[in-house]
Amino acid sequence: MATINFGGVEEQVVTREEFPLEKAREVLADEVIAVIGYGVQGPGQSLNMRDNGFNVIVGQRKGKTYDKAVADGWVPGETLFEIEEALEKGTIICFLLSDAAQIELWPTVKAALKPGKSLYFSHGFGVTYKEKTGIVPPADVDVFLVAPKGSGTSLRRLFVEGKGLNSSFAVYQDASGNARTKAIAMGIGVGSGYLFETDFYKEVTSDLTGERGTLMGAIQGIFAAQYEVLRANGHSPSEAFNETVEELTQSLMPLVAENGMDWMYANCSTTAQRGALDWWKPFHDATKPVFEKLYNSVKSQEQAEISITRNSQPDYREKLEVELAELRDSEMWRAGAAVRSLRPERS
Ligand SMILES: NC(=O)C1=CN([C@@H]2O[C@H](COP(=O)(O)OP(=O)(O)OC[C@H]3O[C@@H](n4cnc5c(N)ncnc54)[C@H](O)[C@@H]3O)[C@@H](O)[C@H]2O)C=CC1
Ligand SMILES: CC(=O)[C@](C)(O)C(=O)O
Ligand SMILES: [Mg+2]
Ligand SMILES: [Mg+2]
Repeated sequence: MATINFGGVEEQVVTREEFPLEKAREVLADEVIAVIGYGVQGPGQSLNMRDNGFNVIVGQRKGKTYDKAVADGWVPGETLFEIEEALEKGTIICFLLSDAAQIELWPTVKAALKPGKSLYFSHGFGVTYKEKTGIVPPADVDVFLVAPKGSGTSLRRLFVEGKGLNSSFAVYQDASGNARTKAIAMGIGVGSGYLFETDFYKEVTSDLTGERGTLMGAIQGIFAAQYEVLRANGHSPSEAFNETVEELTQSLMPLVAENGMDWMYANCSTTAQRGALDWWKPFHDATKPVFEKLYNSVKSQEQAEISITRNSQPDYREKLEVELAELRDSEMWRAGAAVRSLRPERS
């Protein structure tokens, strides 16, 4: 473990220098890694591991996603199987169904978890909320997680570009005495940049907060609020969209990603810097209570309950699609589609 100073706090992280791909391949040399589910994380992780030289198979029920797996080069009967067969063949079972679907498949997975096998998650959800999910792994299997901090789509894209996402890892149960090393090897295998250690509870709590907060929920809320104010004051959709979203994603966020917030500020006008330095605090003060409310709702397991109940309904996909369509069909995001189509690289 390398000791890295994160803003004054020292943490131990695993880097690819100290745990190279070669070592990960050695650790997992005798394992058959069965990726169960081929939604978003499934493709990203399985393809990266395959390209990294691991012994990977995919388990996916027949349908559109099965066909996608075939199109991605997984071969039926060789590296692509029905879920039950993949569970049988795998020694490390990567449980990459949606968190709600994991509940339904758990009895089947549990039956396949013979002593000595490992159970791998990319989220702390299933076992942390075991009273709600019923996911209680047998005592004689290793249980660990690697949670890439980003979409499986980006995990794959960055890997192909020779880059990586950071991931957290955690051990829930160490039956073999080797669970932690296996977890790290899997983290390297799926294409992580560096790995930071956590536990299942902290992983799920921070993840649910982040995606509801700044990563997805808060950002849409703030975009919509500013866009509405601009529109109500006579600004055109294109002007409002450009000042709310397009400039952020195309110009300013890449600067933040490159070198931090002060670097982005420093590359804007002194007029903009003066205003931003004055206004970030009122925005902070206005939103902090909402973030506190959100964190408490995660902590009380209310968010887990909502997620399980809503995503277990037979028509949950159709309902999600209606809500996504509401976003897509809003004036702001329709304006966004028009703005994107006019980017020089698209025309
Ligand atoms: N989406 C992402 O990029 C991220 C997901 N995660 C975690 O990774 C895990 C997998 O999530 P996603 O890839 O988003 O899953 P997903 O929602 O894309 O679903 C994965 C697969 O589950 C299958 N499935 C759904 N219901 C099923 C059922 N009843 N029986 C059999 N198969 C069924 C679907 O065919 C699909 O292939 C979750 O624990 C999630 O929290 C973690 C980081 C990011
Ligand atoms: C992409 C990711 O890490 C999320 C937002 O937490 C998720 O998809 O669950
Ligand atoms: Mg996440
Ligand atoms: Mg998440």
